[in-house]
Amino acid sequence: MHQQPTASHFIDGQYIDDTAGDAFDVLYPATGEVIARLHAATPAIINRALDAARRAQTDWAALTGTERGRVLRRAADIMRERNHDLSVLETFDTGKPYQETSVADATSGADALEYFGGLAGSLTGEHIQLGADFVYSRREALGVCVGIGAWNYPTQIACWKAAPALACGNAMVFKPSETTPLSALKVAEILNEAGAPAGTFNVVQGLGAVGASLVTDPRVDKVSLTGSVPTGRKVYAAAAEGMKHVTMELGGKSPLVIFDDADLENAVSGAILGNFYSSGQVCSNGTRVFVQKGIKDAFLKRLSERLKGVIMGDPQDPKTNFGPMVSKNQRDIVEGYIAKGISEGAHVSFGGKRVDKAGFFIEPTVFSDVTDDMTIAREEIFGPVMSVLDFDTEEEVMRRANDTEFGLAAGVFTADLTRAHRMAAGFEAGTCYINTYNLAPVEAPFGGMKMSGVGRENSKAAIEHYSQLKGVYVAMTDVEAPF
Ligand SMILES: NC(=O)c1ccc[n+]([C@@H]2O[C@H](COP(=O)([O-])OP(=O)(O)OC[C@H]3O[C@@H](n4cnc5c(N)ncnc54)[C@H](O)[C@@H]3O)[C@@H](O)[C@H]2O)c1
Ligand SMILES: O=CCc1c[nH]cn1
Repeated sequence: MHQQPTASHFIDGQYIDDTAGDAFDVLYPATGEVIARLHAATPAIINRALDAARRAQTDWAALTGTERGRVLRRAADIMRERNHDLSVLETFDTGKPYQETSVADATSGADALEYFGGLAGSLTGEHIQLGADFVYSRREALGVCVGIGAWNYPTQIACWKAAPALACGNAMVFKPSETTPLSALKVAEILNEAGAPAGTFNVVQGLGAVGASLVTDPRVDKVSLTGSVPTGRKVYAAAAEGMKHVTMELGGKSPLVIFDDADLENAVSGAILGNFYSSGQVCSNGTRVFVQKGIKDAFLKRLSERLKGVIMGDPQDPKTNFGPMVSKNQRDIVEGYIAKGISEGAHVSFGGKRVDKAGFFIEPTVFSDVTDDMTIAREEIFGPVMSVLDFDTEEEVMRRANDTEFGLAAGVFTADLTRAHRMAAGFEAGTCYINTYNLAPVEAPFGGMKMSGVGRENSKAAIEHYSQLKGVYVAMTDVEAPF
């Protein structure tokens, strides 16, 4: 049960602690037991991490892309070899069932390291001929990047940021969520073992204040945050003060639209994946499930039948498929939303209660008869609470789906592919799905529109966000000047 790491931080190729930093406990969400005690970074630790990153970055960027890529691909291999141990740790850190962590966390991190490791050697500028003269562009690193993580996918978030950053020749200082601080240290260990020079990837622990002091530091060139919209607003504003590059991967309240002609079983599966995977703690979840009136009763009936297949228990047991909320605080937030849904007149058609056992468990919950103005249909809950709303026409549902400040994801289930593409084009969301939901392969761009974010993670698009172009004009003739 004890998961105490060697020390709180990983800086310049080694574990480091400074017990002068405020102590904070890490709890196993399935039991509430303390599994580790860490210390938040003091200003001296933050300073050391940023200095190490600054120093390491120049030499790292001077390697060829192929050399950098080799390190990342080696790290991907190590990560895959250690998948079992990393998954056990991720389950202790987050409470997500091992059944999930063993296929979706370190494996997703390894995919990112492998993919961006493969791209690193292919990063190029352009040649633009201008008569005899020409311009060439150089794709250069940004410098020192800061990554700040949320608690739902700690390994994945660290790797989705580290892999493109390092591929482009940057160094990174990463601050995990204080709720799930353990896995990022393993990512640092693995990168170090794979040959990343000391200082290229550093981890410092702490709460929001540590993140805030990283964001404003003049040694930092880019900030990539995964977190909530309120935090994103603050971090984006602070980064803008220093004219730093940003990636903002923020929250959502995404629509999932199910037409009468959809394959019912697939639509129910999509709604389950889009609401109850990771006990609902996924940013892109399709929590506003719009069901066309003709299929609504059949959908709700089948959904309730399928939810009886939930196995809630010890998340380390491979049979368990539904874990607790990450923390008591998150469970209390979700319970508050369930109470609000009931008081505003929505009908609980499944679940709705806290589970009477140790840990922070809450039942998968389905509300039907939800209307657009209800709090549960407007605010991100980040828990296992699905709102089912009904609709008549495509035009109506398109308007209602987009009637939100968020724009992270959206999905549609229909047999009419023309309509499916029309819907995908009309959704105001950065990540859209047709006849599936919530897949996030590294090859595809991932990120949000509107308040859900700025920039994209994964895919070749991420390279744009971790590098900058320099144009070099080359004259081949004498210089003409007016005087
Ligand atoms: N779009 C995505 O890819 C994505 C992925 C996962 C989670 N999320 C979102 O993350 C949220 C849940 O995670 P959370 O509760 O950890 O989010 P949060 O916003 O509370 O915290 C995120 C991180 O920011 C840090 N932080 C807080 N205040 C800060 C400040 N002023 N300056 C710098 N750093 C600060 C926190 O310590 C934490 O590491 C949800 O809204 C979810 O949708 C988005
Ligand atoms: O939590 C957000 C990122 C994500 C989506 N699907 C898997 N991971």
